[in-house]
Amino acid sequence: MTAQDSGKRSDYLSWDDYFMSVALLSAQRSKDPNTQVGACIVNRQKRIVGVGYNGFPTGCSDEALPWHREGDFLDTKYPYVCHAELNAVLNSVPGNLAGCSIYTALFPCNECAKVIIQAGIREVVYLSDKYAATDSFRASRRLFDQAGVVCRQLKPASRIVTITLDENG
Ligand SMILES: O=c1[nH]c(=O)n([C@H]2C[C@H](O)[C@@H](COP(=O)(O)O)O2)cc1CO
Ligand SMILES: [Zn+2]
Repeated sequence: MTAQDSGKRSDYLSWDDYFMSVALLSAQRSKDPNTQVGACIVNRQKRIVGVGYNGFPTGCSDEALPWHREGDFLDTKYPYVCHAELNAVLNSVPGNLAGCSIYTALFPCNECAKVIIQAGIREVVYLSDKYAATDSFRASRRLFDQAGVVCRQLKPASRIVTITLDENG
């Protein structure tokens, strides 16, 4: 029987697009007004073992800390926010992340690169590389290169994935 004869849907999501969509859906939880990042960790069996998004640490109110980008360092989000990749690792089901892939909306910064490498994650799949010119991201590339972590930018087969929360399906 050919794939066509089987009657199977043809417009289903590829694995890559599916995992990136999970990362982006998770990013929708972020309170950051400028950059919402989501990350999804997938093991060798293609099972999702962790997701996360950028946000303040557990117990720190989203209203009590600043979301600003500019001003005195302590009045910006930067010293307080946990990055999506870090949260995905920390939120992952207890076990071994060795050999996993991480799908992330934004190429990881150097601090997340360290966490990814130390967790044993071997592949980074990213969408945006908007900060590629900064030193932090140059450092990430250097770390990933030396540690042998493969990085690839996703070229999605589906640019738009629609989810409608409608009780009538
Ligand atoms: O690897 C990352 N993962 C991640 O979650 N983030 C978060 C931290 C901030 O909340 C936001 C970046 O903010 P901005 O683009 O305004 O500088 O994205 C940022 C990076 C890269 O800096
Ligand atoms: Zn980071």
